[in-house]
Amino acid sequence: MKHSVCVLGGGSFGTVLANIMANNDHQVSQWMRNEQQVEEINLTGLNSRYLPNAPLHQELLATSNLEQAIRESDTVFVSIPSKSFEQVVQRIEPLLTEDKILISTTKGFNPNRFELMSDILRRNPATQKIGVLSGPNLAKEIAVGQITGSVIASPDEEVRLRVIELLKSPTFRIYENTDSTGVELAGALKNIYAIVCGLAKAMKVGENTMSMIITRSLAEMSRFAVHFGANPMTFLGLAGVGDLIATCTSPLSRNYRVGFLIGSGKTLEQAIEEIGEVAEGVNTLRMVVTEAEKHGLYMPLAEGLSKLLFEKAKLESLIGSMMTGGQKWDVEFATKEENKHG
Ligand SMILES: NC(=O)C1=CN([C@@H]2O[C@H](COP(=O)(O)OP(=O)(O)OC[C@H]3O[C@@H](n4cnc5c(N)ncnc54)[C@H](OP(=O)(O)O)[C@@H]3O)[C@@H](O)[C@H]2O)C=CC1
Ligand SMILES: O=C(CO)COP(=O)(O)O
Repeated sequence: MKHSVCVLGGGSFGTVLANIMANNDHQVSQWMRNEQQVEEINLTGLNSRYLPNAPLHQELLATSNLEQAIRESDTVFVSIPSKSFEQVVQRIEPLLTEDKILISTTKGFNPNRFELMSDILRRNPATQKIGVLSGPNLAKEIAVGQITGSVIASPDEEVRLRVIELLKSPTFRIYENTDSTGVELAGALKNIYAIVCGLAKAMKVGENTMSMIITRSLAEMSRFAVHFGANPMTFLGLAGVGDLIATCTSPLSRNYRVGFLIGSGKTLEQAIEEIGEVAEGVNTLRMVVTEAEKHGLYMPLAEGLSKLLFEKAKLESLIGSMMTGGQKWDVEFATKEENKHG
């Protein structure tokens, strides 16, 4: 069945998703606020700022008319950075109807209060058909046809099946999960650890060290997520360990690059400016460390990174917090109660 879909956001991820769905013969409009970019995509089939090496399907329609794009669609993907997500969703709320499906692809927290993007979507009074898409999905790799897997998470089967129908392709495979909280938290939290790994890479650490950091990152983010209702097993899937590996090891990850630039002597502000695209991990770090303190959750890597980025602590204190911390069990977040506080 041919669907009409709207993707909100003109960045790299929104563009690759819109392009896959147009290639799958669905009617796709991509909303963006920049008129010049709309014109460029419609005239040349290129989004030169965000995805310069990917020719786009000729039926993909870029638009700055938000109202028309929403009214004409049965499925809406929101690919807007977390900082502006709530504001854009408030604009579309009056246009939503109970049959529309809403999907967040954004990996971050609302900077105004501790909540996820799906919480923002759920506040609309019209539709509760909501899902989150997450996984090791570096947009620039997807754009050139690298084999990629992703996860659609929603308790609602109709939502999961719709997203699979829209996005599946010979190079893009979508898996299902009902643990929406776990999948969404995994996607947001891994950005913190991608920054840590970028820093570590700049310090030229060995592979033992890198594996230890990535694995302890997985333990730390799972511990946090389990506290907020996630299934720890979700973290063994693509949205958890999968995305952690991709973003903690790839220079295509903006969060990893933030860490690498800081480790190479740049300030946080210089690193963000040089990248010129969203690096969600910085806001996520602020929100998560505050929440971890409030709930007494042990997160030495996140706390150490927060001190380094926001309080100008030395790098050694980040390493020190991992090496001398109180946690002594390997996978305590997923094992028996008696192992938790040994
Ligand atoms: N890129 C990737 O590999 C992946 C990204 N994601 C997630 O997807 C989300 C979007 O990322 P990505 O596409 O990469 O981001 P980019 O930085 O590439 O682009 C952000 C887009 O959002 C637009 N935007 C920002 N604020 C507003 C606003 N107030 N109103 C309208 N448009 C706005 C920008 O418009 P303008 O150009 O006019 O500023 C730009 O088109 C992020 O949360 C990211 O974590 C998830 C998986 C992979
Ligand atoms: O989430 C991503 C890949 O899965 C993209 O990571 P960055 O936002 O760090 O580029």
